Amino acid sequence: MNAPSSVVSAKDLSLVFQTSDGPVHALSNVDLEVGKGDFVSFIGPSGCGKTTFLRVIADLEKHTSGDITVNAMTPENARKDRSYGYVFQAAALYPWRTIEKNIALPLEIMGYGREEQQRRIEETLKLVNLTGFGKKFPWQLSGGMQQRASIARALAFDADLLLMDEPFGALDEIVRDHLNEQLLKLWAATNKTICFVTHSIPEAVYLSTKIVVMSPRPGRVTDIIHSTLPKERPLDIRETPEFLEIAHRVREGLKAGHSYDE
Ligand SMILES: Nc1ncnc2c1ncn2[C@@H]1O[C@H](COP(=O)(O)OP(=O)(O)OP(=O)(O)O)[C@@H](O)[C@H]1O
Repeated sequence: MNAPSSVVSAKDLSLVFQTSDGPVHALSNVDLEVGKGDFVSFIGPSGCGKTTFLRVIADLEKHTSGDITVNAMTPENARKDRSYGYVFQAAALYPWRTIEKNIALPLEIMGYGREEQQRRIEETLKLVNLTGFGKKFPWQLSGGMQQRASIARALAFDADLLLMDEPFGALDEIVRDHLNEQLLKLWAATNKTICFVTHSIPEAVYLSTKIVVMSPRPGRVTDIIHSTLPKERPLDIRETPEFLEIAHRVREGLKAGHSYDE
């Protein structure tokens, strides 16, 4: 049975890609509960199935066996119900549309009226600190601002669940720190559930209430760490013994996954 507050519930979930080189076990027997309001990070080396798991939640990929529900529905019904917003690795904004037109796109497709579109555009621009930038084109904004605009687009139809696939991977560390801080504030202010893929141990520990450590071939979950850090997290929390202890456990989990392959 799913916990009543379960947003994503995966039970014995596996996904095998059939390729010309034989089967690829992208996900193997994954059991995971993502509760309402959780911030869950997925961390692990390249190829361990992080993106694939997000894509299964988003109904962009079909699992081979096991079960998964999203908001207590099949992923297909959850997608039709607009249960989630998706933020990709690159900002993926349309260069010929202004920022507000980019944010409006999913709203246009969903048939929102002009006034409601404008209200949501202004609200989400404010949430990501981009008020006043709606009329700019993506190329007029820095990389960090573009990524914030793509977060605004994912927030625009106000889904409870946000799927974020390494959204800050291409940005320099200072910008990334700043966006991590802003994302935590946004998460606290909106009460969203967030599934977040990253390669960075400090980023995972700083952001998450739950850290899912994965390892490849076959892609599987090797550890799930419940963070003991408070919800309010200034950046210098990263120097505290509690933070370093969690980071250490993540690192150990990643190392254990690696040795399995040898
Ligand atoms: N459409 C596909 N067809 C065949 N194999 C695939 C497909 N998509 C992913 N894979 C394989 O499935 C495995 C998991 O891939 P996935 O992209 O989920 O990993 P990841 O952990 O997100 O990696 P990265 O950190 O590099 O983004 C990899 O071995 C990958 O090559």
